[in-house]
Amino acid sequence: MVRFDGVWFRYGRRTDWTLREVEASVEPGDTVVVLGRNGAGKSTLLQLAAGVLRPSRGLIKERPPVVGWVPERFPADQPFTAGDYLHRMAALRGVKAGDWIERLLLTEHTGTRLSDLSKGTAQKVGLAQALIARPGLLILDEPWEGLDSVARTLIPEIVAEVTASGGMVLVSDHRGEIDNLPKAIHWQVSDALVARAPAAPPTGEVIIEVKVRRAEAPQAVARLKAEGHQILDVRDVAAPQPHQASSGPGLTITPGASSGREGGAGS
Ligand SMILES: Nc1ncnc2c1ncn2[C@@H]1O[C@H](COP(=O)(O)OP(=O)(O)OP(=O)(O)O)[C@@H](O)[C@H]1O
Repeated sequence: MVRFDGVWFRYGRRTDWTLREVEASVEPGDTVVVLGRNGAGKSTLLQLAAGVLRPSRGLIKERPPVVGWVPERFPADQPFTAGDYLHRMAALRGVKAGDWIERLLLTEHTGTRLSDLSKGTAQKVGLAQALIARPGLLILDEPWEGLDSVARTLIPEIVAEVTASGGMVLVSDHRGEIDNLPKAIHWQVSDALVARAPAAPPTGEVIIEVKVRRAEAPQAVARLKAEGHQILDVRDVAAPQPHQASSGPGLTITPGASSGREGGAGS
């Protein structure tokens, strides 16, 4: 388990508290989804759990020995290739990186310098380094940002594997994708306080990603809206991703319906 025992945190001695009186715990096998508007303090809470930040007051207790932390942005300004970096990280932990390099489809990028990787590939390197030694606590800060659709489907799988073996997962999520996981607990960060939020009721809704030609995107969006669907995202697809069926450059539209998250996570 990981326990926040009367945790307070602020970034400077004279600044307002970012988090106050946090009393919360994560049990083995739990997935905790951290919700809150932009700037509410989600990343701060995750970094405290990871041990990257130390509480100004209070303690984080019973943190397991192996913690995997995937920051919102992988720090790619390091003088290694992706392969070098992952093999070194694995060696430090006395394990091999090969399985995760393959599973996250990083094999073709191992010779690329970290600073030359695309944002999504750098995120996958960040994910791989957090997983090479099986973490007792896995911390994912907005893990879907920048990931291609193949890698995005892996996240719920990975979360389920960690929790199935008694590990714990803390994840901040504003796209509602973690709803695919059963039994996720929700924490709401608001006004510097952390409260357990009621589980969102099942909505009976799904998210479908549709790829269209760029020029046809406005019409497609309008048609979907007219049919009563909600547009969650429109993304430029500059080049087809490997392992993805593709008919060339276009836009990916994610039409869905409200997932009942109004007032929920920001960012
Ligand atoms: N290193 C820092 N120094 C000073 N203030 C910071 C620092 N990092 C974050 N903050 C501030 O602390 C508050 C909480 O930030 P945090 O990144 O935890 O929020 P968040 O909920 O994760 O936001 P987002 O959804 O935008 O990522 C914000 O007001 C932010 O500006």
